[in-house]
Amino acid sequence: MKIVITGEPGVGKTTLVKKLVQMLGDRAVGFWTEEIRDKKTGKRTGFKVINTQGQEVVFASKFFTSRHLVGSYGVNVERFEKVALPVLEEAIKAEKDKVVVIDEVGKMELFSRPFRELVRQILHDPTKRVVVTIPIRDVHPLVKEIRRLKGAVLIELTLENRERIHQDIFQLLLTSLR
Ligand SMILES: Nc1ncnc2c1ncn2[C@@H]1O[C@H](COP(=O)(O)OP(=O)(O)OP(=O)(O)O)[C@@H](O)[C@H]1O
Repeated sequence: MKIVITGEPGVGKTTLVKKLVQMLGDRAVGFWTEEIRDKKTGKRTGFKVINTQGQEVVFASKFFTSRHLVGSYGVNVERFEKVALPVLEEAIKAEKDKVVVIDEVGKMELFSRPFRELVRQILHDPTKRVVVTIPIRDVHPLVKEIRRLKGAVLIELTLENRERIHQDIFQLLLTSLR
């Protein structure tokens, strides 16, 4: 079972993934990315990556200098890899009852070649249960490939369905776990 979630920026993809991780408990293996906002101004200053092993790190920031830029954010690919790759490697070796969570396959994350390779490997493994989020637009050939993945359930998250869709996704995952 592969569940691909897409949706406009800020519609709630990460919030949905976090709900699913909570519902899955120790059956979830993977990572998600969250915004960081300045406490005083409320303005977004960067992004952090958090994994199911409890590790987290800021990997993109307005204050980082990097040759990898997305808008005004400098991306530190090594920092991203340090938190995201170990859980994807764990996911490859994991038991069948695990659900691999990948939030997200976006521009910042796609700078990492080993990330792209692990994502491809996991998505093409028929024994893996996966929840993966992708941007609404095909910003990279791998995003296009995931959107068209055969046999996957593609869900567009919207303001209308975001309050209840986690229940349906959880049921789909549970059914496929039996
Ligand atoms: N179901 C919901 N009800 C109310 N607010 C929500 C809901 N889902 C998300 N939000 C709010 O919307 C904002 C953006 O949510 P989130 O970061 O999950 O979006 P996203 O789609 O992952 O964004 P990005 O495009 O940056 O990845 C957050 O402030 C979050 O609290």
